[in-house]
Amino acid sequence: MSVTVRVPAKVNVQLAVGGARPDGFHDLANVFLAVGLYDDVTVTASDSLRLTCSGPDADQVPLDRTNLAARAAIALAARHGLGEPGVHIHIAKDIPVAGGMAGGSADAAGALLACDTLWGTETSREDLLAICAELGSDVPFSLVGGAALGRGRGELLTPLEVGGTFHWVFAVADGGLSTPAVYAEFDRLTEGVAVPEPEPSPALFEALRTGDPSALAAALANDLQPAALSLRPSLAETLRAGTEAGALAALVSGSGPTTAFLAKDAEAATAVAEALIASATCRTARVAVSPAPGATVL
Ligand SMILES: C[C@](O)(CO)[C@H](O)COP(=O)(O)OP(=O)(O)OC[C@H]1O[C@@H](n2ccc(N)nc2=O)[C@H](O)[C@@H]1O
Ligand SMILES: Nc1ncnc2c1ncn2[C@@H]1O[C@H](COP(=O)(O)OP(=O)(O)OP(=O)(O)O)[C@@H](O)[C@H]1O
Repeated sequence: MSVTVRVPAKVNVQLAVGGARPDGFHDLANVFLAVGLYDDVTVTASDSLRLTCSGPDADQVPLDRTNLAARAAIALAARHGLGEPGVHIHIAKDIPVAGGMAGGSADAAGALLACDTLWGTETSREDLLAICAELGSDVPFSLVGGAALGRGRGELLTPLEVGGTFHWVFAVADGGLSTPAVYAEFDRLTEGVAVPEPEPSPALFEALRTGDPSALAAALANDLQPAALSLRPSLAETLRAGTEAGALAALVSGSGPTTAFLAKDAEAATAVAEALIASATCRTARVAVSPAPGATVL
């Protein structure tokens, strides 16, 4: 028997970053929005723990125990005293790798829900979320999807209401950016500066609630953007190309290097994607809508 779980990518519509904490993490006001680009994670009973991956970026995905999906299966088995998990995990990967869209986190949430279903372990939602938080700051959101405010290091979630469909274009860059390196660059750029407490924006909540793309465009904010641009200055050209093509707003997605463009409707999104591809300032451009559901058993 096999179980397949579909998991979404995310874009951060607000990423307010505080100063570095003693544990090395940063306190955040992190407003996550799930977008309709998905990985499918399929688990099948096997003699031992085994991983495979398919898709255009498959060669960039580690297939050993460092893979977040493998770590999720190991963590769930440990929680139920099951020992080493005998499971084959296959990831059909469509989310850009190391792109700031939480692809690895999505696979972790997907593997967790898929193994829980395959093994009949009936883990409570609360316990699943606790395991997600141990695996990574973005993983709880991959499980819940929709839209949510993440406090703490991003793992403490409050769901948010979304009153419409938003049309996005994602420009996929060549090569990834390391999330710890981007946070370290944020620390370097803010050295000697008093970093304010991260606060969520009421205007942003209102834009999500009403589903108004112009209001959302005006409220988008990412404190990691200067750090991502500092490490990858060429992203400024991608942001400019999408803005000139008529996007309502352009920003770096999370820690980058994927850039996100909000369009007023589906037609405008297609035009922005075509212009980005023609500009040759990115590897490819993808259209997607939000919000999208969290991890779902197919
Ligand atoms: C940039 C975002 O994707 C925005 O949602 C996240 O903040 C990153 O989440 P993630 O990839 O799940 O990150 P984790 O695996 O928890 O942490 C990786 C590294 O990122 C840095 N990190 C992450 C989250 C956070 N609130 N502060 C940090 O400083 C730390 O150096 C940490 O060692
Ligand atoms: N299942 C996985 N899929 C992709 N990368 C993985 C996975 N497990 C571990 N990794 C490792 O994690 C690194 C970051 O990959 P990922 O796609 O999660 O980045 P990201 O989208 O930038 O994450 P985030 O937005 O959460 O910071 C990769 O370079 C890879 O070495």
